[in-house]
Amino acid sequence: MSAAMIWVVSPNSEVCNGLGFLDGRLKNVGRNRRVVRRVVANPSGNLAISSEQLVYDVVLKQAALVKEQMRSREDVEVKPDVVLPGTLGLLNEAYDRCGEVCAEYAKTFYLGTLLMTPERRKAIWAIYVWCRRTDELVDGPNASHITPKALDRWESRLEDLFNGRPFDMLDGALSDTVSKFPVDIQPFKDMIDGMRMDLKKSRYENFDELYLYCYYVAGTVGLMSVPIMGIAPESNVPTESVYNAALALGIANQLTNILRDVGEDARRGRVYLPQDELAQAGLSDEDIFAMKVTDKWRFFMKKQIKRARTFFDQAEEGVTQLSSASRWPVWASLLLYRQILDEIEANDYNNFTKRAYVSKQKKIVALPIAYAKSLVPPSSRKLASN
Ligand SMILES: CC(C)=CCC/C(C)=C/CC/C(C)=C/CC/C(C)=C/[C@@H]1[C@@H](COP(=O)(O)OP(=O)(O)O)[C@]1(C)CC/C=C(\C)CC/C=C(\C)CCC=C(C)C
Ligand SMILES: [Mn+2]
Repeated sequence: MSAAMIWVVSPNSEVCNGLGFLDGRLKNVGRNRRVVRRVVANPSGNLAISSEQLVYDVVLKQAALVKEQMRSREDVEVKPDVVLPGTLGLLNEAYDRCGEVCAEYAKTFYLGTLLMTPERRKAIWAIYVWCRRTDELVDGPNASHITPKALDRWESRLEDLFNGRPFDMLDGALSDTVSKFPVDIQPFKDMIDGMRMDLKKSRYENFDELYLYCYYVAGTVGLMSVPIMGIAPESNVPTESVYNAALALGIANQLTNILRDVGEDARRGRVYLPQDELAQAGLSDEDIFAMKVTDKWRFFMKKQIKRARTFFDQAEEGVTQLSSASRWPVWASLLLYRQILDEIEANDYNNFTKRAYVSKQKKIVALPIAYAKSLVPPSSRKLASN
């Protein structure tokens, strides 16, 4: 089913010239924001709101939920521990285990977390582990046994831990985190929806469909992270624009992941690239399974990389608005992840049989650059929102 995008423009809105390649970019600013509602028309003539608009509605809700708690002071309000005798050791053990898992599976993120304050670091580890376990359900060794029912059970476990009834030790760490930071359950539920989608779907007709998938599995991580990272008290941009930037960082990371893993995914019969854009470039699934780097492929990849970079650019604007202690790790992870795109270029776009990775040396070089960037305080410049 090929979907055509059209614009529905509210009376005081700006008209954008067609969709263009960079349609994923969110537009315009703060208080004088002019609303452009995007609508997708399917071949049967039914109109639906675009993924970008649906996701922006979530962003607005998340921003509204935490606005008050986070604006009042630089450090997010960390509630004191209320611990039953004997459980503190267990909780510390749970957080330590989360740190170990993060170090084992995601060296780059782990490096970023080491630059955080201890409270935030532990919270991010707990979130990381929950995300990793969620992804493992559909990508791990038992993935072939995972049914929608199993995901329903995982979701009720999530609800339990948000209600202070964790199922196991690792859930216990997250349960503690969500009791201390103003984290909402919605992005977590949405990530589970992303896994439901992954179970059902192995092709994406257009960027609108892919965008929704990227929100579910990665944009959600940005939304989960902002309440932990905190917004700088001197920031005077709308909270939703910071959330929007966090969402953009998640989308950028996931698009980068997809571009890095084309070969690996193809070997599992999966193509996370917009089918309509492949066709426009004169390519098909068969070309991907053939795993040959041709000029058509290079041309296609250049455009995909350009789009991913646009999301990184959008995220950059938001990092500066985060609380000072959180800017360094987020800059570090942004710079390091974005370099994977440079490595794909350096590999002459062979993402079929060569894995793009950032060397240890380049990682080390990125750290002081990230630090220098983190010293820049929030400016009063308005950020892009929808
Ligand atoms: C204002 C502003 C810019 C704020 C910053 C907000 C912020 C910290 C955003 C972080 C965004 C982020 C790290 C997104 C993760 C995207 C990602 C890698 C998703 C992966 C999905 C599935 O992909 P796939 O199956 O194709 O990949 P694999 O081959 O399996 O790797 C995920 C695997 C989903 C699960 C996500 C995670 C496990 C990562 C969670 C990461 C954190 C909680 C750490 C965030 C911390 C820092 C320091 C950036
Ligand atoms: Mn995965």
